[in-house]
Amino acid sequence: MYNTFPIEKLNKVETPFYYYNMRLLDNTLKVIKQEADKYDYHIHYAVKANANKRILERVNAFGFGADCVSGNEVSASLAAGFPNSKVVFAGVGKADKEIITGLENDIACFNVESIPELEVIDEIAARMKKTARVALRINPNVKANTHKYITTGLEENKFGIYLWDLEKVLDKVKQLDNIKFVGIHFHIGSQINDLDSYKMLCTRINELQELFVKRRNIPTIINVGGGLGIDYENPDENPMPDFEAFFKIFDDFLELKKGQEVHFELGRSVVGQCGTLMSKVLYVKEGINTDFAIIDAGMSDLIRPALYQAYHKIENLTSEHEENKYDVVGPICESSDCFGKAVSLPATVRGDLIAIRSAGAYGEVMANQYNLRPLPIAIYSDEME
Ligand SMILES: Cc1ncc(COP(=O)(O)O)c(C=O)c1O
Ligand SMILES: N[C@@H](CCCC[NH3+])C(=O)O
Repeated sequence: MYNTFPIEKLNKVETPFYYYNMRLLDNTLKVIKQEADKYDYHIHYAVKANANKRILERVNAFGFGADCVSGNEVSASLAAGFPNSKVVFAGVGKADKEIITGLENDIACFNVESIPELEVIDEIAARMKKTARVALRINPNVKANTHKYITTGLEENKFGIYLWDLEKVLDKVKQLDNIKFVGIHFHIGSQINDLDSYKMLCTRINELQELFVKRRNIPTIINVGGGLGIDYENPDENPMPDFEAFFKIFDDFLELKKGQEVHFELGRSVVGQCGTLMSKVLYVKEGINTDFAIIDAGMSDLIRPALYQAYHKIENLTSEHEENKYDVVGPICESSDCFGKAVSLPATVRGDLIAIRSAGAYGEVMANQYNLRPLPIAIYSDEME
């Protein structure tokens, strides 16, 4: 098992903190590389999932690229060693100074979502005497079976260029001297476990390719985004998703034109399972239906349960007593500051070490200082050996 925690050592660290299992991260990266290499697929890591320098450096060591959504993510990726030729900059609202950062560093590609954005990039590139390589993010109107806040590929979402606007956008690209059209980009949502959604995406892309053939303007890059889900219920039994099946879907269903490359932007599936939020029980308080285990981590440290009603497995690492049910809550002045209701835990007392699992993606990176709390720190397994 990957996640046998070094409890004695962890117990000495001031809580709350994120603990990263670097061996699991390495193994996950190894499997992704092995499976993607079968088809010469290009992997970019979605930095937004976890931008810790140690993690970025590890991902870069495997030769993957970086998918960034802000100027600061571009800078952090370059600082962690990613070559500029593997840095991509996406996002629906790029500010001028972020575009300048991308152009100054000659990044591989901007994923562009609208005509006004194309015009601004062209104007800035002209001023800087540069050419911006651009992939068009297309909203494929494919429904991903996931939480409504994390679908992105539907017409009602703010992301991407609508299919009916695509010809107009391609005409615009042709008129702009400082824009070079290199690819098309899609992303249908996050935490997707039903691979059929990806089959539908492949079909939609195959249909779209006809338009590019007709216009004799074939994009080199087909970026199919990320979104592969992880098993939040069973992190030990399923420490990584089935990457083999995932990549095979694209090999089976995506029809490529000569010279086309397939790119992926995986975030959660890379780092989700290697991170755990560690916290200690401050108080156990009797409730009407269930008791409350009040812990020293709050929604400021891990906002997913409060924001998306997301499930994270909760474990008491230091008690072996008989089980009882607890509402596991944080110290923050919000009723939504709750990590789980009626959670079965071994009888819990003040000082017990609580692990909130599968918190490596969209955990630490979404932490904030609400209630003027300090940001959680990060501890890496290889520093504890
Ligand atoms: C455009 C884009 N690419 C990649 C990702 C990474 O997604 P995930 O972490 O689900 O793999 C996201 C987040 O949903 C995204 O919006
Ligand atoms: N933050 C979301 C995922 C967003 C993905 C980015 N588009 C989560 O925690 O599940």
